[in-house]
Amino acid sequence: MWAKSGLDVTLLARGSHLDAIQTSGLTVKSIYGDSQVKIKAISDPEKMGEIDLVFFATKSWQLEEAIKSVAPHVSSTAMVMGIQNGVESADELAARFPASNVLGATCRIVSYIEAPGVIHHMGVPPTISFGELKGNLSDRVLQLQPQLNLGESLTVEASANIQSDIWQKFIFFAPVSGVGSVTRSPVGEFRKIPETRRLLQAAIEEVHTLSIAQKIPLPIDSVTNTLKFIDSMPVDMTSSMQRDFEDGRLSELEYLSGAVCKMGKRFGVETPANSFIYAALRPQEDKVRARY
Ligand SMILES: NC(=O)C1=CN([C@@H]2O[C@H](COP(=O)(O)OP(=O)(O)OC[C@H]3O[C@@H](n4cnc5c(N)ncnc54)[C@H](OP(=O)(O)O)[C@@H]3O)[C@@H](O)[C@H]2O)C=CC1
Ligand SMILES: CC(C)(CO)C(=O)C(=O)O
Repeated sequence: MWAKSGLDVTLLARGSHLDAIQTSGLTVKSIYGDSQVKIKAISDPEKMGEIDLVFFATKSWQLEEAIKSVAPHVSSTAMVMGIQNGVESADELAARFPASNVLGATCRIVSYIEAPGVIHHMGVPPTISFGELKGNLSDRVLQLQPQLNLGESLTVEASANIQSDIWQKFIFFAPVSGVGSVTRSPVGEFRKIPETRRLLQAAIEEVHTLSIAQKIPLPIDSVTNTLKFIDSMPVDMTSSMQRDFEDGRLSELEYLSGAVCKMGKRFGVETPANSFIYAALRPQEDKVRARY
């Protein structure tokens, strides 16, 4: 989308996806119409050239390797951001890039790689919020936002509190992904069974307590609002993590329920609901991980 709008974009890709993009361009099948764009795609980060912004869009468990391969070829002034679900990618980036170059980001979309070189955008108006991790609306963020914002096809918002935005997604996404993956049921089913709803609510409350322990400014009524939001979701909604479990792929468990448990230990917050979810899902996750 950014390449189509005229920005100078280089895709770092690999395997059959790279081959297809190099041969036929990138095809996007979208709720807003289909399109195809010729875009510079390479596999070797050394050939990236001068970069102003590095945008990491790998799965969370691929981020470390991607950072390692890209970081040596990025100038000391380039901005970097990652849109991984979870709350840890900015810290991972800040461990390898100058911390002041790292911006926080979160995204909303339902999309997947349908075939090499073909992205299917199935639903949800695509939105990226990004901003300074310290919370101010800096000049660089205000300058970048209009360049990245494409309106309906990709709304990009500058956020004055990106940590809060990232956690507002996390407080809904980690519990919904966990409960959906354990129950193998879409949200419309598990939210209406009182026992399962109690597990969901407990998992949400734990994330809320963790946000307080880490001084992340979430609204006081976040638990109620999150449940209301979950109640408004389409009955057949499933999370990407749940679909990964159902299809036998490696999931982002460690970065969702797993991260809640890990932060719970670190900040002295009890997380029995998320720990149950994590423990129940680990056997399959470990089996799949052994294949990678
Ligand atoms: N898809 C969605 O609807 C949403 C996704 N997210 C989050 O966005 C992140 C990305 O998700 P998604 O787009 O679905 O993931 P995908 O697996 O569909 O895409 C990631 C791509 O990155 C490639 N990749 C990974 N590591 C490297 C590397 N070192 N060099 C080159 N290419 C690499 C992968 O290649 P390969 O296949 O070879 O590994 C793959 O093509 C996740 O954290 C997800 O939770 C958030 C909101 C919605
Ligand atoms: C919640 C949703 C569907 C939309 O952003 C998502 O992030 C995912 O399933 O990975």
